[in-house]
Amino acid sequence: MLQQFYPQVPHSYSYELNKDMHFAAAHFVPHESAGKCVNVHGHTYFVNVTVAGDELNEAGFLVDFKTLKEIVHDRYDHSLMNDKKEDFNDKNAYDFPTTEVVARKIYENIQSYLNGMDNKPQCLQVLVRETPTSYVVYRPKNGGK
Ligand SMILES: Nc1nc2c(c(=O)[nH]1)N=C([C@H](O)[C@H](O)COP(=O)(O)OP(=O)(O)OP(=O)(O)O)CN2
Ligand SMILES: [Zn+2]
Repeated sequence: MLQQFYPQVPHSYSYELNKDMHFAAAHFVPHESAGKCVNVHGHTYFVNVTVAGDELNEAGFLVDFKTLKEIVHDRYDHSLMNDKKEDFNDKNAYDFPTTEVVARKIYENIQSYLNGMDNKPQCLQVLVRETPTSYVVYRPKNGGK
């Protein structure tokens, strides 16, 4: 779906899965230094999530592709991201809905779900493309460990 090559993340896990998804959302960056992005505007966000592990679950999955989509799409699709107060606020730059922060929040929400799985997969990388010319890759330090 994403019309690009994905950056690879080095690891030694036996299994790696990648899930592409997209969602439509509006946002604004609540700081004067954000220029025109201080105004509400919308994007179709394209997301690629990389999950890896050594063990599969009872279904033979690292994690269900469908669940990964639900964690992201159900949360943000057709939303004003600034209203998603569980993820974003207007006080702290690390919680503004910039591409960087959106990528990190997606990582945090996915890893929180994965932590509840017996086979303990790890989210190693989240790529968020906000425009045809702009994307961010978030990788947790030390592979999230
Ligand atoms: N580091 C970041 N810079 C910018 C962000 C961001 O999240 N992180 N966001 C914006 C705006 O929200 C905007 O949506 C994207 O800006 P930009 O890529 O500049 O979009 P353009 O279509 O104007 O870019 P072109 O180069 O003309 O394609 C701004 N910066
Ligand atoms: Zn924007």
